[in-house]
Amino acid sequence: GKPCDLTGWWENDLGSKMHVLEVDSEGNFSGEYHTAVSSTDKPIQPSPLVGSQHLDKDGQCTFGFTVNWKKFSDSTAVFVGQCFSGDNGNEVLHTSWLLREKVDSLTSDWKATRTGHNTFIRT
Ligand SMILES: CN1C(=O)N(C)[C@H]2CS[C@@H](CCCCC(=O)O)[C@H]21
Repeated sequence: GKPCDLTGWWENDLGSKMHVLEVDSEGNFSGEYHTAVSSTDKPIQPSPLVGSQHLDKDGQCTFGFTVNWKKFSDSTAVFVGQCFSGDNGNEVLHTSWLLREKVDSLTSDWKATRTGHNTFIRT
């Protein structure tokens, strides 16, 4: 299939949206993550993301990116995943993520990292 280019708008199963700006010749990209849910009670704002993808020709590239929730939370999320192109040409991103919340003391360090997985499709 044609190479998987992450540029564009994606939505995941939580209803969060991700906008990837252009992917450069090294596979590096930046964008914004528009989260649908949050554990903070501050108003949610779009948050910057930076990442890198492989530029395989088969359209099934792996990638990773980091979201800094700097606008409303002290947390950071990292995602890793792979792009799959379905037979009908539709692309789906299968990802795993780690969300690290800032905690007040070392004694709370054990409970500061959440993990999960979800999929994104193009909006
Ligand atoms: C909405 N989300 C989403 O689309 N995820 C894949 C997971 C991993 S990042 C988290 C949102 C964190 C928001 C900032 C915070 O509450 O600390 C959750």
